[in-house]
Amino acid sequence: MPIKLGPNAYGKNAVNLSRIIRHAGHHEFRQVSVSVQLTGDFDAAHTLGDNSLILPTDTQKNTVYALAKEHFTGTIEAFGLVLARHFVSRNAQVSKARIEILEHLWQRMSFEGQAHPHAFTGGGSEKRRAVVELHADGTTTVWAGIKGLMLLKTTDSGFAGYPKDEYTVLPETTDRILATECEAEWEYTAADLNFEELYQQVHLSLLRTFSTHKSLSVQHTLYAIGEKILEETDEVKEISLIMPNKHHIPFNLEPFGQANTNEVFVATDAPFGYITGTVVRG
Ligand SMILES: O=c1[nH]c(=O)c2[nH]c(=O)[nH]c2[nH]1
Repeated sequence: MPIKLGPNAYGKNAVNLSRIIRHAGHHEFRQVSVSVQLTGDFDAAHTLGDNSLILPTDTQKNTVYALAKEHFTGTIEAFGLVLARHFVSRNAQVSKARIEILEHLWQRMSFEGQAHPHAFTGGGSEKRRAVVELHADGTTTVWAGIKGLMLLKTTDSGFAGYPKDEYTVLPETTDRILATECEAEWEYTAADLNFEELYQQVHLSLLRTFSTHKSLSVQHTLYAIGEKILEETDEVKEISLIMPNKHHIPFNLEPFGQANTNEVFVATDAPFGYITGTVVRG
């Protein structure tokens, strides 16, 4: 049976780039990690060692820095589109460019209500993500997302009514801590949208639903979050959410003669529930 090359792609991952945008009285600071992945006519490189159609990943990396000077002044979605268009338009052998950008979020310091012009805090777990895919025929898809968003609420969460067998010890509860490290990714309906405004709208909607929802399970809240975002934002085609259940288990204080009235918990890292879902239209 003949053997041939199957699906393949290549590119430079984790191109770490930071950029100051200098204004007269203040600076903006942005930090991203960019990954480039090209798909195309690379058969000869694999089967013959012919690199004549292989744009080096080192060149791809340099391109990210070079184009950042002029083009990384707005959203990561817009920068991703510029990079994807660059690689597809300059390289006839490339049938698809996929650009993924993860942004580390720095917040401007503020003292006595005064925003500091050039000092920031950051290093938190929350990141903003954008993915752009551009095909040689011009078909473009843009996804946006959030990673590492730590969410917790101390009530309005329960888990009951589940099947029980001989291995079930979990007590039903109508009042527990709900905590997660949320990851979300949504697809936009077009590539020429106001990505900043839409991101802020989706982010706010996610937090609002998480906080106000009377949760009967993580699954119930996951769906409510996705449903609300699709209801409110026509430009979102579908949304996928990952919501691991970061358990806070009531600690038994009875040996110490105390009743634990849902106040003292042990926060466990592992194992953890892993709940995922996509909410779609139609
Ligand atoms: O919200 C929850 N969903 C589950 O599927 C589950 N399973 C479990 O043990 N606790 C929980 N909580």
